[in-house]
Amino acid sequence: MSLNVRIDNVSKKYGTRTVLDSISFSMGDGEITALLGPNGSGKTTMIKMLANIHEQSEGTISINDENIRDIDPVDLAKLVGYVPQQFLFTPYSTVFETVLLGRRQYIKWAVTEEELNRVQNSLDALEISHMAGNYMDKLSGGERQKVFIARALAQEPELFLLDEPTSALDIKYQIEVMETMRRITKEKNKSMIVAVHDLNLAYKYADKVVVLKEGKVAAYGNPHDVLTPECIKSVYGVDSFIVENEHGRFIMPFKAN
Ligand SMILES: Nc1ncnc2c1ncn2[C@@H]1O[C@H](COP(=O)(O)OP(=O)(O)OP(=O)(O)O)[C@@H](O)[C@H]1O
Repeated sequence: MSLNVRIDNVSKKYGTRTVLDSISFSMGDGEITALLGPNGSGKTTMIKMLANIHEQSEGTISINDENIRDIDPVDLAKLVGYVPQQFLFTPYSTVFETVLLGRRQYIKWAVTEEELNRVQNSLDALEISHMAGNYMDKLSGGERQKVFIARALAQEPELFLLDEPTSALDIKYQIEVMETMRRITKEKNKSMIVAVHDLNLAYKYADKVVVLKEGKVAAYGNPHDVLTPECIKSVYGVDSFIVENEHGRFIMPFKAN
């Protein structure tokens, strides 16, 4: 399925305070867009509007030319797989049940063999099948994060919305999760919008970056063109330099005296 996501002049106010101001960007099939920006710059707010959890105050968000506000919730659940920054879960449900429920809160008929396979494949992709029967409240923060990524995978959506999906993961799993998500996005022609703090993850895995500063788009485009020391200085107020070697291109931030 072909997917086109458009964010046109979207603003969001909480009360009288504007936290996002005239945001516009778009993305197509197989694209990974990283949302970057300092704490409080509006990344989670943007993702929640894309997941149709918060309503924008102005502007439109459309998927395949249809306003997401007009898309039936059952259809939207098939289109969008959302991994929140903070997870809500039922403590006495198992990992397997939690991953299965991602889709089944919208679909109320008997579990099919295909659904069970989809759950198992997602658990395998995140290397957590050995914990399928474990209770959610007995997992570590990083293990829970992997369960919720597996849940989004099991939904087989067209668009993944991931809000800081690697924040609780050790460096090995940060790389593995991003590799897995990138592989699935590219192989299956899905799209992904991911909020991250790690500029190097954005550098390595995103096709485009949207850099937010105080609710506005400070920079937008290819990460290699956009994430320059000048941009990082103006958005985060820290100095940085770029290292390039056979493993790739890396941003090294530091605080100048
Ligand atoms: N429900 C809410 N009511 C009022 N203000 C809110 C609400 N949610 C977020 N905000 C404010 O909106 C601004 C943007 O918050 P948001 O969570 O989108 O930022 P963020 O870029 O995701 O931050 P972080 O990197 O710290 O997760 C912040 O100043 C925050 O205090």
